[in-house]
Amino acid sequence: MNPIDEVSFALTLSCPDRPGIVHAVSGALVQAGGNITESQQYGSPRTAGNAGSFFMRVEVLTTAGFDALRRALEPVAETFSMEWELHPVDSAVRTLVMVSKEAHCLNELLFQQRSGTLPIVVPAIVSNHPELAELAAFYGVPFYHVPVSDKVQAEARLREIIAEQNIDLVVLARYMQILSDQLCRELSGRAINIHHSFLPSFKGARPYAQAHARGVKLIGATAHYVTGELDEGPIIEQEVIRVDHAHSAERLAQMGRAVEARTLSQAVRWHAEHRVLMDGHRTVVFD
Ligand SMILES: Nc1nc2c(c(=O)[nH]1)N[C@@H](CN(C=O)c1ccc(C(=O)N[C@@H](CCC(=O)O)C(=O)O)cc1)CN2
Repeated sequence: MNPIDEVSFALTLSCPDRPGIVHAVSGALVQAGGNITESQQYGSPRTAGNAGSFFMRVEVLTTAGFDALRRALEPVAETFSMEWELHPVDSAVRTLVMVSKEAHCLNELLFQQRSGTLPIVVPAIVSNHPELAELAAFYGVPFYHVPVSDKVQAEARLREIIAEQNIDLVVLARYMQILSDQLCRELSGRAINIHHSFLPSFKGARPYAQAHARGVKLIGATAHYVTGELDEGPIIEQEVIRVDHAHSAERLAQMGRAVEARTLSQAVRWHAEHRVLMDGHRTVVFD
């Protein structure tokens, strides 16, 4: 076998839980000439009248190619009523980053992408303010200033950029405008936001001011999928750090920047590696 013809694919699936799923999937992959290099699965708890759901992520190395794997899996997916996806592991996810005035999350994403630790490409950055154009230029990324004086017009321009740049994933990296319900539906499952609090605490605007007023001893960040309900989308990753009474709201915001950047880049990495599966309003993350 010529190693240069070997390609690794990530298979993700979910289906009603029942015996024989792993056996059927692994058998189909082996029949198609695949070599399983990573396999994780999770069965959600059964409840009254609900069999529970089964989730699986498999990485498989093969020279047979995408179509051979797809043909081998289709009958299994039919038998077990699976929702499934098959992606080449090494294809970088085309990611549009949206920002307002805060640079730390954008900087982390661009630095990690440039360093090769984040499997994305960033063909464009969109902002409702001009301030971060210089940072985009430093990384050689086209910067689109799309002011939100008229939200309908702004979102129409955003749709154009998404289509022109063949975008797979939209990341709101401290983008401080609320996306319309319609746009959220169009981007369902492929738009990630970083909220600068440990949700569900302190949704909405100015969470650090809210946290300071509450006298919290922990602050945090939450990366979640974007939905029409503000900051209510399925959570992908969270992190917290300790704070105390002596920290002002401004100091909390300063301390929170590194947490936000780490949380967002981890969530984007897991999404880009096809490690995040949806379980209703919850996520299953195969790290
Ligand atoms: N549809 C969604 N849009 C956005 C979400 C989301 O979850 N669903 N997350 C926000 C980011 N965000 C907190 O993380 C946030 C941004 C802005 C505001 C806000 O109230 N901003 C303005 C109003 C702006 C507008 O009406 O568009 C304000 O300060 O009054 C709250 C939370 C990104 N978008």
